Amino acid sequence: MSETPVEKYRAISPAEFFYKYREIAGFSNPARAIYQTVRELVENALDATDAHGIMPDIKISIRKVDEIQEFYRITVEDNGIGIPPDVVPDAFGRVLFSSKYVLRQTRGMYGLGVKMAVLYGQMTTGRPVEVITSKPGFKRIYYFKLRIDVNRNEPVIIERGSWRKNREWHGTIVSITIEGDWGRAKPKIKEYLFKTAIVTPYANIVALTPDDEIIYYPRIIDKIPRPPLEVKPHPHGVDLELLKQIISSHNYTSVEELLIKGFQSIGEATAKSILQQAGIDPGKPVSELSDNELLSLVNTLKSMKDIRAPSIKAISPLGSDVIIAGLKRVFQPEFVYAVSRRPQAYQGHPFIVEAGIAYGGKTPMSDDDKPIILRYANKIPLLYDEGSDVTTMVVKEDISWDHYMVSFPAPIAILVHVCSTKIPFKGVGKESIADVPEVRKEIKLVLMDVLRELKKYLSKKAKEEELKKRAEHLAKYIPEVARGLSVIVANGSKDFEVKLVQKLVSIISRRTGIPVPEIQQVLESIRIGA
Ligand SMILES: Nc1ncnc2c1ncn2[C@@H]1O[C@H](COP(=O)(O)OP(=O)(O)OP(=O)(O)O)[C@@H](O)[C@H]1O
Repeated sequence: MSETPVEKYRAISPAEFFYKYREIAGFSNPARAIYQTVRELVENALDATDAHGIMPDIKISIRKVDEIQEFYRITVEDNGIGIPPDVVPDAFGRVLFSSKYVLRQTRGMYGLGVKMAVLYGQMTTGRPVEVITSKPGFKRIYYFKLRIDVNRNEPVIIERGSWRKNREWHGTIVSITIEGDWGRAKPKIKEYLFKTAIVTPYANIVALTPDDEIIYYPRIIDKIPRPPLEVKPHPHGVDLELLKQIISSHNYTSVEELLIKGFQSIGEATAKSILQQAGIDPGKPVSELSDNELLSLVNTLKSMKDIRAPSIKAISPLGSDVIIAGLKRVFQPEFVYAVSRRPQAYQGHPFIVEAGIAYGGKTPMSDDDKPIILRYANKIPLLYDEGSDVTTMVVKEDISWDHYMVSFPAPIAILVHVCSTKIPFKGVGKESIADVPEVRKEIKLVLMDVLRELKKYLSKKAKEEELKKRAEHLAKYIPEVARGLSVIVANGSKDFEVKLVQKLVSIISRRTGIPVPEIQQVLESIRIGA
């Protein structure tokens, strides 16, 4: 008789799950892992600074720390808000622990990133994560060395300590040692820093690489985007589970109070009308709501028509000044333009799409079928999976580039930034945005906005070039005509000839609209060429 397999049942912890399936979080090989580690640490550093109104000073160091093996120690220091010492172990040692599970735009979302790097370090080099941190106003600096107990999903503290501050430093320094492939990761890490610097021109970012190269993006503007504020859920984003969570985490007495205090955009009158529609008595204690009543409440909330759009306090767009400063810094383009669209909503989440365009100057040539696309979500550059990203779809399928006088290849780069309290990422590695109809439509509209301006510029430029050509054509005849006429009517007088040239220049300028200096320039070049 053949042997039949025996099913073995057991539960695993989130840490074990992500340790086993680390590829879904971007940790698929040593090259991706070193890129992903830098990214997770830099994004936490930026969240701890700009999202709190602090101008970021970010120092990154990637050093090879083993003669034989490809072990790299990655350290990122920020001048951010720091982490309370009692929170540090969970923040770095418990998978799915975060301060970002609230309705507020941040780069971090999942409570996973840094723990993936810690786990990867643990499994490849066996070295623990080291954290040094202090909050503004704290008198002490705290130090931790810890690892993750994978089975229990718990931090294990190996060493801890603290010392008195002798200067007002605040922020966090995190060091993680992992096995990496610097050679293969280098271009991606450089691209990541370059693209991060474009949207954070208000940050100082400096990186020391294993090749002893210093990559430095100094702060070029002093304007920082308005920090996002936490908001309550919007009625359109509610479901049964969320409603139960709101109820269990607060002490609302009546269902009317639950609606007014638990949600944004609901006042007394709206609450009454919702409850009337749902057939629930406004004074009913929350604890007495039946399952059917909860469901009816959810359905009424979700389908409400005349309700204010989700609050945009929670989102923090870059703004056109920041985008323009960033694009100018890297491309020094001959034309640059940026626009932020008005807020929209999907699934009860507010979102804003903004775009910038750079043309000419040092903008590199694009591919044969599309411009250079710089994709961003909540200020994070997206580097992988370009083909499946909604922005790429819009660029390829929804925009008639000919209409905007653009044919590829061209020295043109577009930047698209989607910001929201919830980005519809396609995976936890945060590399591409899903094709959500509301988002796709806004991306198309914002691109049309910036392309209209590019078209104006290009047609003005084409007109100027056309005029220049006409000027060249007409100006060619001026010296000859002036000389001939001078011979016929003024005995070849040089003085007459010079005056005639001036007269002809001004007539041509009046008739064609070409400025006098331009015609004179052409004459000059003819003279030099003669
Ligand atoms: N440099 C830092 N300064 C302040 N707090 C930090 C820093 N690094 C990490 N944290 C805290 O640790 C938490 C966990 O970080 P982690 O990278 O695991 O997840 P996340 O940033 O919340 O989400 P994601 O997985 O999407 O990156 C953060 O939510 C934050 O509260």
